[in-house]
Amino acid sequence: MAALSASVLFSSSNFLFQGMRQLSAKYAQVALAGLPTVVRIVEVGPRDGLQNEPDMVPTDVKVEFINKLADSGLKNIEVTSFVSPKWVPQMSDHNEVMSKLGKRPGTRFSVLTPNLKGFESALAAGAEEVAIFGAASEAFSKKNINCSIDESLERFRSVTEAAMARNVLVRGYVSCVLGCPYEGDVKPEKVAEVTKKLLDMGCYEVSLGDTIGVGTPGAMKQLLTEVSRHVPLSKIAVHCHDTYGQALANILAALQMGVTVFDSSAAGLGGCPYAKGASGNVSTEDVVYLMNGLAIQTGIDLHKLIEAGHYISSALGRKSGSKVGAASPVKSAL
Ligand SMILES: CC(C)(COP(=O)([O-])OP(=O)([O-])OC[C@H]1O[C@@H](n2cnc3c(N)ncnc32)[C@H](O)[C@@H]1OP(=O)([O-])[O-])[C@@H](O)C(=O)NCCC(=O)NCCSC(=O)C[C@@](C)(O)CC(=O)[O-]
Repeated sequence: MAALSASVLFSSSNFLFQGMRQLSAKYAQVALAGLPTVVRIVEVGPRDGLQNEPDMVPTDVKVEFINKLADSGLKNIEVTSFVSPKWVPQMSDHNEVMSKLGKRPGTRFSVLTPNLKGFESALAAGAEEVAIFGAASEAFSKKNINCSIDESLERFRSVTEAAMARNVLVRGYVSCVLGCPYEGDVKPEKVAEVTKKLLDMGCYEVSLGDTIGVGTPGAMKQLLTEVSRHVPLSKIAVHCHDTYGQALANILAALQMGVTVFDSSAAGLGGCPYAKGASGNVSTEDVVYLMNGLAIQTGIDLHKLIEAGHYISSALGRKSGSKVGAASPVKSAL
């Protein structure tokens, strides 16, 4: 772990101010007809981004990272998982992360819960939102959560019932929506079926995960067309990994279809431990830059976000995986 004290150097406010001007005013903002004017970004870096890190990231680093993300204006941040520590050791400090974070008015910290046991622990730790995570591929479901899709939906039903009884919000995920590392192609009809079941059991929104980042805009549009036959796209988020460099193009395609919620990871961190070869999520900095350029509001301060991305990259001892982070006048120490 690189020394944090030497992490991110924003030497003077003057430098920051110049950088801010360059990023906000140098390039034109051009709205495109038919696109929304506001989107919501769900930051998944502290969970999806860090869950695959081989060395244990210190809890205090995670907490500092999350606080920096919240300071940038992100209102929805997925902060940890209440999963088996044998399956995902990196998330085993979930209780400490939750207690050190505490509550932050106006910001929702959500956590992953695969079953009732995870939900009860999350509740005890003070979670106000949980996410259940299923898949559209049987093989991936088995590898990731050790049960079939139908069995997973039964477990999730217990979680949503318990959550609704306690006024806890539940978000749903469907993984492998554009391809599976074990089964290859995944049918849009299967994605739509699992999505509808998650919404019917009480999820307020379902995020469609291109877990291994194989999708292209045509496939994304085909998928959303099918999904929209069964559920309104106002209930859908997209969660693109950037393995093949298609994530931003896929997000633009989803925007054009009417999706307004996007998951991303600061510094492009990430990868699922049970999806071999999958790279990180699309970087939040790149998504915010795209939205800024399209005159779409995110409520996020890009400079503070870049700072958060550099902070965690420095802590991990590597360069930011964000193109915008790397190009920005706000520099990291690396
Ligand atoms: C679901 C299980 C637990 C089933 O795992 P299992 O082994 O089948 O569970 P089990 O019910 O047989 O229990 C086995 C042991 O795990 C314990 N256990 C059982 N449940 C929990 C829990 N909640 N928290 C803590 N411990 C738990 C349980 O108490 C027992 O402990 P033991 O008696 O052996 O000491 C396991 O497969 C698991 O934890 N999987 C999590 C995998 C994971 O986190 N994957 C990454 C997240 S998904 C993702 O990244 C994709 C996404 C969301 O980002 C979207 C996308 O990109 O597509």
